[in-house]
Amino acid sequence: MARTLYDKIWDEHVVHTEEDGTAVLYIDRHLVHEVTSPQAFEGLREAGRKVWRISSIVATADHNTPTTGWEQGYDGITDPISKEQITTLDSNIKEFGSAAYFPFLHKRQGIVHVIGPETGATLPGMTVVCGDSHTSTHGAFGALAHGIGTSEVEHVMATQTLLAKKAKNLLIKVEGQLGKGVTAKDVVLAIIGKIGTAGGTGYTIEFAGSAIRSLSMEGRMTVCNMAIEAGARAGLVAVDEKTIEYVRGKPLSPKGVEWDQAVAYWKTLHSDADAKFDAVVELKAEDIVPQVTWGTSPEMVLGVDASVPDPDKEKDANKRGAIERALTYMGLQPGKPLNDIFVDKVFIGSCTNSRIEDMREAAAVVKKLGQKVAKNVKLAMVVPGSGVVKEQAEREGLDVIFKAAGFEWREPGCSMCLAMNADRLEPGERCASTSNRNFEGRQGAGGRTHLVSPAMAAAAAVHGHFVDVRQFA
Ligand SMILES: CC(C)[C@H](C(=O)O)[C@@H](O)C(=O)O
Ligand code: SF4
Repeated sequence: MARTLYDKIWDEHVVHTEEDGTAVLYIDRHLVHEVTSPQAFEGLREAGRKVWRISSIVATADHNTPTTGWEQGYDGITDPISKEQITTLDSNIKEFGSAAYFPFLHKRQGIVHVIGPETGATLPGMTVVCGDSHTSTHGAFGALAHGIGTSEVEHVMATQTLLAKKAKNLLIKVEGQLGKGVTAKDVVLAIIGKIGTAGGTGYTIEFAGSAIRSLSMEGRMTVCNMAIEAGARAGLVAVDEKTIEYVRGKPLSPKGVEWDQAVAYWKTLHSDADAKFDAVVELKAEDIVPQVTWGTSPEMVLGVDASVPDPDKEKDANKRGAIERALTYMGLQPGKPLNDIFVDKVFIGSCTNSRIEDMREAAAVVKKLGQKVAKNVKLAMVVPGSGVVKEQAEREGLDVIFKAAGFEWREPGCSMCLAMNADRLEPGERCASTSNRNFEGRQGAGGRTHLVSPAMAAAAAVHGHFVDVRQFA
């Protein structure tokens, strides 16, 4: 029978299925960070258990790590809770073991979803889990990847398996050619704008179509990263030559004969031509323009050429209430052109948009505009996703472009994506952010987040307000 990509990876990993559909799924890769692992390790310790397959574990500290003051070492971590989480991960990994560990200050340290692919820890066809909802990112490699809860982290550590029920198959096809200045971030925001944050609930999404195929691996990761914001736990893109080229030569990628065998298998990782999906959504690439969120949910998004919506024009009372609440929180008036919204801070980073291509895209806009960060922008910061991204960007001179324009060039980590470290918005501050969540308080209590692409964020930093990047793309 014809199968989808999701069906294929699922079938390959099912150990056992109960009558009610609950399955025992074998897990190939377990990514670990400092926030969701302490209780899991504690549970193992209390039960006198070991990690089942140490070689499946790749760990890093990312959420709590500071993005400045690295020269002070661990003393530079001012928040005691952050410091405790980071040192606890150090000691847990020392005690339980791992295939690779990139602790605070390590030159390959970074956001878990950036370092996984970058080290070859994420490979096509794998099942990948992490106690983190944006694990969906790794689906860009044709890997079945999703977030799990802390008790599941312990379960996977102890047994190398996960109890799961199979989701339905949703195909999201984006056909055509993306316009200049329109990026992967705009594609995924437009998808969420169309299907809503519950649109993918109960499904695994496969992103397909010529516009998705045309994206780099970085772009595909940006799209899959936000599958979770569309309600799906996992997003997938079929394996092609780009996938294989990206994986080639990475530290943990297979070598020699094993590489050849792996590639032969990876080439089968696509949905069969006549595979049946439970639902299909189609978008035209030509219709997608640079996106800006105006509210407090990623689905509250419009093209940069639009205006803040008017709740009075919404007939559905629930939706009207949601728009009103969002506008009050965001301090926005209906009808205001998105281009006229001024920002106080700009954040370029997060597991959505902190890879080398994102750095290049933002730097290219800054260079093209040839001006400094606008006076009304108090802070514009660029936080590379990992030490490897940082080093590459510096080799290309991107840091010089940013710094010359008045951006701060920081050390890697999650940073102002969720403000677990010192990087945050003050109440009422408005931010152009390349991250994935614009919930109330996400970047600091009372902070106002507008999700955009790296190019749009860079342009907003220089102009002081949102502008349509297509005019200088
Ligand atoms: C801290 C972690 C559990 C959380 C997640 O699961 O996504 C975080 O990464 C986030 O983005 O909100
Ligand atoms: S960068 Fe943001 S979304 Fe990604 S893992 Fe860190 S906190 Fe979560």
